[in-house]
Amino acid sequence: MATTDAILLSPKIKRHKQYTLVIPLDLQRDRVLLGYKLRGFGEGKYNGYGGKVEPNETVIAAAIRELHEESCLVVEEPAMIQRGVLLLETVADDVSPVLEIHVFTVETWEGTETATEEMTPHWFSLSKSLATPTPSTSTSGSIPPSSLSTSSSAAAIAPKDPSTDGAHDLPSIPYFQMWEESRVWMPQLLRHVVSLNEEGEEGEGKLVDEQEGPQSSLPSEGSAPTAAAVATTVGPHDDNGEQKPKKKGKYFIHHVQFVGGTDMDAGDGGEYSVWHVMGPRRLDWVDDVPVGDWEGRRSFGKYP
Ligand SMILES: Nc1[nH]c(=O)nc2c1ncn2[C@H]1C[C@H](O)[C@@H](COP(=O)(O)OP(=O)(O)OP(=O)(O)O)O1
Repeated sequence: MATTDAILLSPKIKRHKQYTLVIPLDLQRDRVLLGYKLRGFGEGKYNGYGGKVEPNETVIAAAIRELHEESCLVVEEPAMIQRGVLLLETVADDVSPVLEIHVFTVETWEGTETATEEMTPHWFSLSKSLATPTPSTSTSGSIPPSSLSTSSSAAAIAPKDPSTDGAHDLPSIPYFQMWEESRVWMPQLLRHVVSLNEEGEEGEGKLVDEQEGPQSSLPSEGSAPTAAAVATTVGPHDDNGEQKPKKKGKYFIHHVQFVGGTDMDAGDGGEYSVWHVMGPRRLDWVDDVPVGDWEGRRSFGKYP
């Protein structure tokens, strides 16, 4: 089992920024909501919803706020499921900023996903997005946002009939139009969530296929649950038919170095332009959400 000791940030890090990323999952209709970013950091990419954690704001409050600002969805804190953290750094220069992006999923919310100035909402098939993509299995060409589903139907509070909602027509997540490392962690996270739902309350999610060093435990690439299994996943129910709280399972830590050069003409002193060529990376699954400050810890020294 990995421990947080293995996930230590580089001592050269001088700046450190916290961000949030929220992925709404409509399990009953087998679909995932992403936004197409219209401006700023990540413009032209699909991603979950999120942004910077403001001073004196908790990560979870920031996640709820950003989700609402960018999609108009309203989520209460208990519905936020903390799933992992992306630790992103660059070797481009000595003032590498580290982004610490806290990833959440939500399965219930209020309101309707709505286009905002920052993001256009698009639904994708969950079951088609479980396999780790390769350029040949993915849509490597651009999917124009206009050709994707921007269903404005309300989300998954009430049970719905998956046979009537056209969810099976939705495309896979366009991983090659996302941040590069998303294609590594996101399918694994989606498989983990699906397996948790399949196993019910007692399940811990199938984390199989030891890979990437002795401390990693990854959901198997290519062992995606079937579409039928996904489409029927609902949370466990007690004897009265009430839905029980879902088991949250493990928590991932994906640590990635980006190796692109810094373009000082880009915004904010060039820092944004470096996040485009993925270098060494490591993904671990741990039992608990790591607490505390990542600042000043070492990173790739211990990596295989
Ligand atoms: N490599 C990466 N992989 C990933 O999955 N998400 C990333 C990423 N790099 C950035 N993000 C996410 C984190 C966050 O959700 C979003 C960037 O947030 P923004 O810059 O849009 O923040 P804000 O909405 O606070 O900014 P403003 O436009 O100043 O309001 O992109």
